[in-house]
Amino acid sequence: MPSMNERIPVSILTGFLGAGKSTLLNRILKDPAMRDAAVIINEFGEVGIDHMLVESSNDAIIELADGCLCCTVRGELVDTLAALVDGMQTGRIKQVSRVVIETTGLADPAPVMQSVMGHPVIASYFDLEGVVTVVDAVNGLSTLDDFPEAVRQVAVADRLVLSKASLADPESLPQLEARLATLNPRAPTVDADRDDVGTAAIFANGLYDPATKIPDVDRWLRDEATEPDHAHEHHHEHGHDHHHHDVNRHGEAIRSYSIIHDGPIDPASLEMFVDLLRSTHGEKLLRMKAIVRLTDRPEQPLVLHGVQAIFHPPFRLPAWPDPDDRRTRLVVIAKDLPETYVRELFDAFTGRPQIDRPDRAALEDNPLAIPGMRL
Ligand SMILES: Nc1nc2c(ncn2[C@@H]2O[C@H](COP(=O)(O)OP(=O)(O)OP(=O)(O)O)[C@@H](O)[C@H]2O)c(=O)[nH]1
Repeated sequence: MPSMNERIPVSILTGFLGAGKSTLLNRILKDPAMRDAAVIINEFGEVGIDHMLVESSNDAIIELADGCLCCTVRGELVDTLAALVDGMQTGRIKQVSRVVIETTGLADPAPVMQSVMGHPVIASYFDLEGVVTVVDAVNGLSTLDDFPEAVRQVAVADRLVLSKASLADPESLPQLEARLATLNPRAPTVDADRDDVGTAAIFANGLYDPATKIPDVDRWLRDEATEPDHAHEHHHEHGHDHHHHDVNRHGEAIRSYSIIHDGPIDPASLEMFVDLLRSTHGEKLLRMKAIVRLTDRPEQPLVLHGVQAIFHPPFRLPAWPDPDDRRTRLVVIAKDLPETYVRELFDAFTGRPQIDRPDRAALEDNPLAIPGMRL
């Protein structure tokens, strides 16, 4: 039986939507030191895509259900960690050397941290060791201005990883670095391109110590400890055809929509759908992720990543991650963008028959024919 005398280190990998958390995690998982690690992934959006894109030779990848870790899924995180302990004690699960939790890009890290440090049972088996926050050099400054979650993610970090520096305007970098230094004076900032960033060592920061952070951090953590359920009235609107949800903590306006499509999609249609969505509502798009079955080479799915105004170069996977499920999945996280708009635009370009809705030909002539286009 494995010894449980030593607490298992838990690290949190956070950062705003699309900052590069999964990319970094994929690199870190290649480090042999991560072989016995368990990874917990949480995604905002009903259709998980991230777990399909995590390349790992170890099987201990646990995907938490839909919802944001800092809100609805918090109890589930505690249950997952408890089940891990139970599994190791009974020998069903082999001893894990470390747990890494990748949060959603919208997560407030404080409740996630508090689930590890503040839960009486969990805290006796696990130590919080290393909060790593990825900051996107392209969108970082504006994201910090617009989203309090992003500010918290930076402030709590033991280490900051600056991603996409090569894509950013070099003149904006010193400004971003100054902002990061104000929010978190003690955390070293490292460039994502550096080789040593992509190893397990990035998590080795010793026991988490709020005293090394700006005073707000200690207050946030204490708030979570005393009022675990504050502001958590969820108005989930699951059901019927509504594939979106609403997590109050992130404001009414941010929603995630998922689309699943069976048939192969013509590349030109996909391109037009994406172009039209960007050109009409680009400023409202926070994140788009898709794995797409195209008519051209349908066995090598296309992966698309949009992060605010940036669309990263799409690439093909050599095969479908799950050969039994080769359906297109698309997740859009947007602010103030009605679901009907995204869905109808997608349907129009993928040729699903519609009644009383503009078809593709009509849209190419007049994109304003879609309800919601003028919002
Ligand atoms: N050029 C460049 N692209 C990057 C870098 N890091 C991430 N990307 C790209 O940014 C996009 C989003 O990366 P992800 O790793 O999926 O981001 P994430 O933070 O896990 O995204 P969410 O889970 O949706 O919040 C992908 O297209 C990556 O290839 C980087 O350092 N440089």
